[in-house]
Amino acid sequence: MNIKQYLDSTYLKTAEQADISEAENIGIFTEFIQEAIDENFKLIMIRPNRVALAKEMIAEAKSTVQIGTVIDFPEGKSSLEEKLHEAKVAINNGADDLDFVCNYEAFKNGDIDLVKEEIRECTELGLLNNKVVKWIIEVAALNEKEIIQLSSLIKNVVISTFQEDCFSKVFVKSSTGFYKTENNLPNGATIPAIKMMVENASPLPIKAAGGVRTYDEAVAMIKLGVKRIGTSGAKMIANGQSSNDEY
Ligand SMILES: O=C[C@H](O)COP(=O)(O)O
Repeated sequence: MNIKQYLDSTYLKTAEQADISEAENIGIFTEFIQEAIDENFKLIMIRPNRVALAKEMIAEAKSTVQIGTVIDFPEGKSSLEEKLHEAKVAINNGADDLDFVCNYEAFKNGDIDLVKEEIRECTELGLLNNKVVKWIIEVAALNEKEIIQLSSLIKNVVISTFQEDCFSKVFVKSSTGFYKTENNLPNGATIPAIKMMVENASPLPIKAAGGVRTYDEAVAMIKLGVKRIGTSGAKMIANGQSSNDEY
């Protein structure tokens, strides 16, 4: 099995976050796209405002690299209408996967109907357009009970709304990679969080994202049952694989 099949190679930093100019950030971004083409990654995960440029570069190189983008990133607090609008623009620009940030603050505040509605409506938009949909729950913002409850909620909305053949196209994803924790606690995918997600979201597939940096960490996630790994260290992880690794 090729570990590249699991990797969503990710570049989501804005110029401001990287503390560089917009021109410098575009330079890094184009190198990132070229790397994905050269490495033949399955998919890149990028900001919505970069989808058109990535699409152009990938088409020019006659590459099969797919494009995923993030919606309502990184806080997930926008209205349903705003989420749907951003997703429609991304679809029109050629995105293949839509990684929505779930309104986890609303969930924590008990506004369950709002969360259920956004999951139903946004997932429907994605599936109708033949896209893969992922729901980022931001595990670092949740306690254990909340990780279990939100994973189950997403599963229940999906299985009660859509046909069984769609389940494999709707992921539950751990993290944005941008959540600020107190005391430098991990802000991304951890083994305990991923375990809880796998146990409670199945049959929906899980994407581990945030802080996955090494081949061994990636394999540990795969052994827990994740189907995708979102990482800004995809090349490093892919290069950590020896040719006869099996798992
Ligand atoms: O959505 C994916 C994450 O932003 C990737 O996080 P990372 O930069 O810590 O690998």
